[in-house]
Amino acid sequence: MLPTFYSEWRHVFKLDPEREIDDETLDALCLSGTDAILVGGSSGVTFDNTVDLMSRIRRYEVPCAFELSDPTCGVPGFDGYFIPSVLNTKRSEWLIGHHVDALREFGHLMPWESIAGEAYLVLNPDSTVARLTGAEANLAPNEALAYVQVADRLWNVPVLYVEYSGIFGDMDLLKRIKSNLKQAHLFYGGGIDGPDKAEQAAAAADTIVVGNVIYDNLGAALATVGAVKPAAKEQDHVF
Ligand SMILES: CC(C)=CCC/C(C)=C/CC/C(C)=C/CC/C(C)=C/CC/C(C)=C/CC/C(C)=C/CC/C(C)=C/COP(=O)(O)OP(=O)(O)O
Ligand SMILES: O=P(O)(O)OC[C@@H](O)CO
Ligand SMILES: [Mg+2]
Repeated sequence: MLPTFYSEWRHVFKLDPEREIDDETLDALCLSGTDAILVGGSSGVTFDNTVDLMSRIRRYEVPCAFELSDPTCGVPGFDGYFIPSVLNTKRSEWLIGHHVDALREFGHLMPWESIAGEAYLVLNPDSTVARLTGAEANLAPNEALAYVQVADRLWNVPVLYVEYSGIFGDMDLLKRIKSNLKQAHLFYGGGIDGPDKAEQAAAAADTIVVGNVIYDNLGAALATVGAVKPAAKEQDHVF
């Protein structure tokens, strides 16, 4: 059986271990009604800063998962793990090479029952992740859909992650991607900076990921939860 710890998630906050976050902010995020906290970043993630953040999130009941993008950061204790690969790069180490190297060393230690592969389609050429991986992010819609079909139909990836990190993406394309998917769970992340964009993205994706706005405007970040999860919105009125 493939792990499905994420299958009911509609809304996720992504926290970067490299960035400072105070206790009050973390408290608000963890009690917000979000479905999960996802820990991950494309640079500056270390074993120590990941342990530190995980142990602080672990004080709360909210599920907590880790995007493992560095083989030296295999921190145990998360509810689930994602291992990303970038589809639209010609630098094969980011698609498969680093993974093979890591598994050659750590394959015998893998908690496979709680690990899901994540196929990234990187669509913002100015993002850290695009620069790091050499992603060819300026894709025409038919090229984007071709990558999606390879991932979903040929490779049966569990999760397709449409990544616009830093900017709000093309929602028409996102809808076309969703309607092309046969089996993959669709994550969308990028530029969700308040309830309106959260609602738009959630109309197309299975799960929306809210990242940078947490650090820029906490109130707007928290408002994205209620836009996607009506139960959390009702709670807002109670307190
Ligand atoms: C406990 C446990 C699991 C133990 C197992 C032992 C172990 C350590 C096994 C390693 C297994 C393994 C296969 C590891 C992965 C190896 C690896 C290096 C794979 C490459 C991953 C990859 C494609 C990385 C590129 C970057 C990326 C896609 C990161 C994902 C997260 C992301 C995009 C965050 C956004 O970044 P951010 O910094 O926020 O960006 P902005 O600046 O734009 O905001
Ligand atoms: O930081 P933002 O732009 O919200 O993007 C979220 C996430 O997709 C980043 O990996
Ligand atoms: Mg970020």
